[in-house]
Amino acid sequence: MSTLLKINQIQHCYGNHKTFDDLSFDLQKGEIGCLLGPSGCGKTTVLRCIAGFESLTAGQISLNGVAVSDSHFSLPPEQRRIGMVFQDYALFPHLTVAENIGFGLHRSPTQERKQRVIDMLKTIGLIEAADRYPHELSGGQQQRVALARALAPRPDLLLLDEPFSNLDITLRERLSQEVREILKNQQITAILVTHDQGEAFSVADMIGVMHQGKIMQWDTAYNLYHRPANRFVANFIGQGVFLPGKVLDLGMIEMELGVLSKDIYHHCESDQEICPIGSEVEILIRPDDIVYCPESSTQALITHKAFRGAEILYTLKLASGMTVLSLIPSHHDHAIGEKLGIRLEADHVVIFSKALLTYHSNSQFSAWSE
Ligand SMILES: Nc1ncnc2c1ncn2[C@@H]1O[C@H](COP(=O)(O)OP(=O)(O)OP(=O)(O)O)[C@@H](O)[C@H]1O
Repeated sequence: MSTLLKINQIQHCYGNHKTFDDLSFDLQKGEIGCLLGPSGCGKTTVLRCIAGFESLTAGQISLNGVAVSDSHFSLPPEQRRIGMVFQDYALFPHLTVAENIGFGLHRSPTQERKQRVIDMLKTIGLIEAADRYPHELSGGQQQRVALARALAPRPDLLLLDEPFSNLDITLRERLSQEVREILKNQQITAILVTHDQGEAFSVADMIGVMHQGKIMQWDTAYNLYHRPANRFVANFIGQGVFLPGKVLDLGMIEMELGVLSKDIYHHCESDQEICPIGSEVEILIRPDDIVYCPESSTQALITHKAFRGAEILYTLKLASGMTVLSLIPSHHDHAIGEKLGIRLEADHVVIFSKALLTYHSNSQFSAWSE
């Protein structure tokens, strides 16, 4: 694979305010990247810098090995071979679906343009809607047309700015999978910007979790969830709690749910210090790390339950008063106020030294919030 996009230590300012600084990542040809983060962290501005709508105050952006932006120079957007899809579809209301898709192909010979429009209509499954106008389409159909219009001129890079956020949840999930399939089939390199991690997980190969203008971790969805590089990522991605533990011996940590041995825990990557024997740590426990076990000596009180179809997410109070979450098959349907036998069943967990703790101990978190 070769590098298509190189973002090297870029900085951007709105007036005196730094939107982001020292931000770097690479995207390989055919790869789908995602910038994921809470509102206002700078995702859209990064995308606008890549598209050429905003200038850099430091660093460099290269496409196919050629610099397109630095602090002195910015190649005009129309010369970058970049396609864009926006949240609000931005279709031309007075043009038909076919005319919208063919809009960026005005320099191609007529026959070639017609064929490309037909191919794109087939790709998005809307061949029968060629002569309809945008207002005659559903939101999902309009967004498919917007995607086809952006892809028709065969851009080197596609930028997708919150493309599914105007759609309802079911359609959002379906369309995000469809879009991934289309991009992968056509080997399109793309960057998605979103604050919805479900969307990021279902579309992207690599995800950069952003916070206050910094990328906190650029990694696969699996690693973000199972090997968060710091507490922000641990809090932002997925659900879970931090439980207190104590280092008993080298490679052995004691906590309320049992003793963890070295082969199932690792230090958070940014948490460099080695925890000495006797020191206190925080252990990240995900809902899937705690399983139902009626015969267990650990009995926890159900304080809340959320039905999720195949599973129920139980909120459980331990004897110490600490709270944990547990995702249990929904045929184990128990009432709030009952006690549930549970056991820790984790392949690995992440530990954080307590000295560096910045979040409340045992604070329950959900990354779906903004
Ligand atoms: N034109 C502008 N002038 C001044 N400040 C701006 C401008 N556009 C954005 N900002 C500020 O820059 C910061 C980053 O904005 P940006 O839109 O990139 O964030 P975002 O992560 O995409 O947010 P959202 O998810 O809400 O779209 C925010 O603090 C925002 O208020």
